[in-house]
Amino acid sequence: MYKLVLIRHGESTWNLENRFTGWTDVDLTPTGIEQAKNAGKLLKAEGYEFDVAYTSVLKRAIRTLYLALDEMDCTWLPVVKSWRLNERHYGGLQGLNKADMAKQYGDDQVLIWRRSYDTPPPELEATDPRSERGDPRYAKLDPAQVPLTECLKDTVARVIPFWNESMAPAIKAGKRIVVAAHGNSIRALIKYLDGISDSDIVGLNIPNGIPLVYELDENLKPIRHYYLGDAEAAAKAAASVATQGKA
Ligand SMILES: O=C(O)[C@@H](CO)OP(=O)(O)O
Repeated sequence: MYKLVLIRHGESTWNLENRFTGWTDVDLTPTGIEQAKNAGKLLKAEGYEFDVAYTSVLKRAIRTLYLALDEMDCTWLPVVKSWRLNERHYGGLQGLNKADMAKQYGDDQVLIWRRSYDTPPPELEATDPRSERGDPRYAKLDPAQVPLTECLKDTVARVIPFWNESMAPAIKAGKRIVVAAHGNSIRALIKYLDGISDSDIVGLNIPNGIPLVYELDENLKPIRHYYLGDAEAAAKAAASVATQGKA
């Protein structure tokens, strides 16, 4: 049996301000820093040890990983950073307030933008100053690979090749891995691992900074999964993520 630990980053400044974030590189809030440290404390208390860590190229996830590993006294761990673990790109919504958008377009429309499997938010213009196309961290990518918007299906299409090519082989080789990523890149991976339908994935929300453990069989099929620590608090935190897009 293998164990895979997934951690959504701690609260970010734009989580606090309730703004669509996507690929915008915002930092953690003081609460987010505490959540990240607590994730490390929980992992340490439960005796978790890792061989490799994975994260995105966005600082809220990178910093969450570092803070958690620091609590475990293992900041020396090899870290693989990939844009493929970035948050889902939120297109023209990046920077806008979720509740304001719900007031303007209605809760149903915002739910479609946030959680539908295959309807992306409006595209960002490539020339929009918010576009990441000129960002040096993506310089090695074909510009067309730097999204102007994404639905979850698009995120699945870039996360799963990375799972298959890097994470899954590492796990099968006996490496114990921890992943610090984002609400929707984690949803993409879970959808694939658990075989969640396009309609059921709408109801899945991931809370900030709570380690989510997946136990996997020898074929990497999930046996069971659970949040570390207070399960009720984790469920409450997930439910509150769901309400962020309401007017
Ligand atoms: O804004 C975002 O990038 C994500 C995660 O914070 O939000 P949502 O939960 O609305 O998909």
